Amino acid sequence: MTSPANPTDSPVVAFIGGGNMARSLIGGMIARGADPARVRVAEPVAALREALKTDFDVPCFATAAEAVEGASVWLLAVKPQVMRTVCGELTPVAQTNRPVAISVAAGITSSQLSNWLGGDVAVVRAMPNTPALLGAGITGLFANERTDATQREQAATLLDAVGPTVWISDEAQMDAVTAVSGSGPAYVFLLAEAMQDAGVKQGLPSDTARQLASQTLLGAAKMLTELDETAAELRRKVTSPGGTTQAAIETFEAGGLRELVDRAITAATERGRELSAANDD
Ligand SMILES: NC(=O)C1=CN([C@@H]2O[C@H](COP(=O)(O)OP(=O)(O)OC[C@H]3O[C@@H](n4cnc5c(N)ncnc54)[C@H](OP(=O)(O)O)[C@@H]3O)[C@@H](O)[C@H]2O)C=CC1
Ligand SMILES: O=C(O)[C@@H]1CCC=N1
Repeated sequence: MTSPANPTDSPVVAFIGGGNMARSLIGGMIARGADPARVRVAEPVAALREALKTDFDVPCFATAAEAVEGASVWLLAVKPQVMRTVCGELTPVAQTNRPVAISVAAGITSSQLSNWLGGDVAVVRAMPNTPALLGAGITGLFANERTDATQREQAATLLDAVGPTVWISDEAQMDAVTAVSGSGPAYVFLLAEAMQDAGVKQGLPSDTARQLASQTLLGAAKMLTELDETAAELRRKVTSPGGTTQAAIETFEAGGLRELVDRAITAATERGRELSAANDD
């Protein structure tokens, strides 16, 4: 059993932004025993505040300044394009209270975040993914030099509540982490959509196609994570010579699936770099 993300002796966490990713993290934390009173959320959209309050009983505020009151851990979960403005609003309190600022924003670098918060701020970049909502996320973490051991531990404990964490020592690699696992669930959902649609085209009822595709992805993911075999070995065990799987795999290979995935992940990695560059002075 994973320990709660914020037992009573742990810091109060302020989420800045209460959208999709924050919701997944908060839901995962609460499901694993975190104290809702120690999770504060700033979210300008009233309907999202209401939903978070109703679903998780966390205190919600319209402004970041209210949410960070008493919080020594900030989790910045706004879009990269508005991060600079949001940090600017928090600069005075960041310089006074010296929190650790954990950012989940794609692309935005730790030095940009530290500078926007007034300089010399402890920053952890975290790249989780939405399966965090079910405790099945994975998070890449990078800490800047200003982050001390306690703050690193606080960041890891918070994200550990929603799935495993992996520390990255070279910040440049965070764009690749984002491209593989941050965005990755969307690739799997796209595959699920395509498998369902193709199944329906072959005559299956829609509900049946959905159940078959979803449970197949779940079962395959469990084999990948729980068995000591590579993806290639597992694939070979499904593929009988001259059988149905071979017919499908040959079609994927002939269609350039590997090259297409490589191009997609390269594009996502490059987009992370662009998001950072677009916010440089
Ligand atoms: N979605 C995902 O799977 C993942 C997302 N991320 C990262 O998480 C971050 C958030 O993404 P996501 O949750 O999808 O985006 P969302 O748009 O769903 O959530 C961001 C929320 O922040 C709100 N917001 C805007 N300005 C402020 C402010 N000044 N103070 C408080 N809240 C504010 C937005 O309101 P409004 O809509 O009114 O602007 C919005 O509701 C991004 O930086 C993204 O890169 C990282 C990993 C995975
Ligand atoms: O699409 C995005 O930019 C964000 C980052 C990773 C997942 N969603």
